[in-house]
Amino acid sequence: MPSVIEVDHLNFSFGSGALTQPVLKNVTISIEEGEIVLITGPSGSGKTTFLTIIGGLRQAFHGSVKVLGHQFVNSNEQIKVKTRQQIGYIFQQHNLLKSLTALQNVCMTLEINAVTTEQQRSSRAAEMLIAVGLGDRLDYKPDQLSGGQRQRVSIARALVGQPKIILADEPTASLDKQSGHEAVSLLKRLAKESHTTILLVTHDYRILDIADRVVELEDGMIKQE
Ligand SMILES: Nc1ncnc2c1ncn2[C@@H]1O[C@H](COP(=O)(O)OP(=O)(O)OP(=O)(O)O)[C@@H](O)[C@H]1O
Repeated sequence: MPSVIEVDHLNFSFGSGALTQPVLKNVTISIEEGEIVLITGPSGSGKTTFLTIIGGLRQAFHGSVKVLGHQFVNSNEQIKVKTRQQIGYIFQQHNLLKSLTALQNVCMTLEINAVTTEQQRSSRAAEMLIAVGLGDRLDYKPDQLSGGQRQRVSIARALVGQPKIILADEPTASLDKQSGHEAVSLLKRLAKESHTTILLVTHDYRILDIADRVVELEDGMIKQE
């Protein structure tokens, strides 16, 4: 299997001069296509920072970070923008727009282009919501959905553009044990069907069983087994 994420001796610090705070230290990891990798570790160990660098949302200067074959370290913004279009994001807070229905929230992430009509985008979004079990909630707004249902809308939104990678930051943090497990199991099933790679940051030890691999960060370093 080819690697979709290849990180080599990544070092990252916040601040500069006397206030420099090293956050990631010599992180080296390779993640294959279709793999589901969970990142755990104590608060402040650098998990979210790592995820944002992989997502091209934060510039890193030392080491090598290749995502879908593109080098991110010292790269220009254009390369990252192109790569970001092939990444789906799921956050702790679902980040759905309150004034839009579930269908509109999923639909709006599909690129408006000359190839698809609005009708096609809408039916693709509806198919995705049916796949996450919300076929009967298409016209509900976020406030009319439960926490677990909202997180399922955000899973549908992340997957609808058929991304190669999903990055998820604490996706079960606001959910109870059962809804949390259901949401990530669903994410896993859909990702496996489409060979999508998942990198998921979590504190939630109850979902570790969905992983192909669990990586522990401690003080900015990958803890060796
Ligand atoms: N924008 C920022 N500016 C300066 N320091 C930051 C910034 N973001 C995070 N940090 C610091 O970097 C370190 C790592 O933060 P990060 O959010 O990556 O940790 P984390 O492992 O995701 O923690 P948590 O599990 O609590 O979310 C922390 O010490 C934090 O204070």
